[in-house]
Amino acid sequence: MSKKHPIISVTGSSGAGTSTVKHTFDQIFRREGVKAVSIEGDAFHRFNRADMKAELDRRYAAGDATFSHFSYEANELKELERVFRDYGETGRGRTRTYVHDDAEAARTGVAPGNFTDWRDFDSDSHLLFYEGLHGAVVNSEVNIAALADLKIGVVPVINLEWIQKIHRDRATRGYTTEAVTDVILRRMHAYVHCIVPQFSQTDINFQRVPVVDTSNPFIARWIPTADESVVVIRFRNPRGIDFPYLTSMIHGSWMSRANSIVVPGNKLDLAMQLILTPLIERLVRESKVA
Ligand SMILES: Nc1ncnc2c1ncn2[C@@H]1O[C@H](COP(=O)(O)OP(=O)(O)OP(=O)(O)O)[C@@H](O)[C@H]1O
Ligand SMILES: O=C(CO)[C@H](O)[C@H](O)COP(=O)(O)O
Repeated sequence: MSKKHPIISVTGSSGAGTSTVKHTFDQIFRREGVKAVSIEGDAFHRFNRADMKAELDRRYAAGDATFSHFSYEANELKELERVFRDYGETGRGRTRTYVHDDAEAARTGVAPGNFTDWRDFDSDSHLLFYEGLHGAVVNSEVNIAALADLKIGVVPVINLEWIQKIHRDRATRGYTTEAVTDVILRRMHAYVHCIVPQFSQTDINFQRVPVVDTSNPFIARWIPTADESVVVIRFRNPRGIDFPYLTSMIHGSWMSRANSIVVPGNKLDLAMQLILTPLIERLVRESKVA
């Protein structure tokens, strides 16, 4: 935690929607005049695509079928922790980009499946914004959760998460449904052991729930739309959250528990703006005082 150089961490599995949520944060940053440095979790993968495949094959041959991008050991989590700590102390740090597809390759000049070089952050930011798989990890080696000032979980119910991943990986990353299904299966062990525990560390979880039948996610023709879903928003510590204000401003919302509200899917952006803007504003105000 750093009052002077705050860190916002948005954590979700692959396909959960963390990149989509980043757009909402970017709108708030722009409107509030907040200068944020953004980093992606994929920058902290340990291997490029070819080396990851070799490592997977090697481990599989040795009888380990649990290794995947979700595993702690497939990522440079100590480096991520160091970047969080350095930023909190000095406002400085570095990142790189894992290039997924041709569009990113054209932008970065690096072939898909590889990393760009590391680059330093701009030195005059108000806060650091992380979006990726491991933004709230606590294990025997690292405590990334302790270094982030505001931790957000993006967690669609699992059928919907799979549909989102399958459609995104097919549409923009060139994979087949069968290839994505294999990846989902291979990652299940680490999903349970490395990804899910983080959602008990997060301050607020946004869980999109479809209200259409997704019982066979592998044949869904499209991703359920905002109108075909609701979002459960759960606050780890509801003290200080003005629920009557939120439920009166967000048409069609209601409280489902003392620390949770449910909003129509098409009100997610509005709900995020109403909930997050004061929290971001407070982080920046306190950092200026510090
Ligand atoms: N609220 C939403 N409503 C409708 N579609 C959504 C929503 N959130 C995400 N999606 C869709 O789900 C897919 C995955 O979302 P996104 O790319 O944001 O995931 P991600 O968590 O960033 O994945 P990765 O970490 O693998 O890059 C995209 O096609 C996106 O348009
Ligand atoms: O989204 C992911 C993790 O968040 C990707 O699956 C991971 O980055 C590997 O990417 P690729 O399959 O393009 O090599």
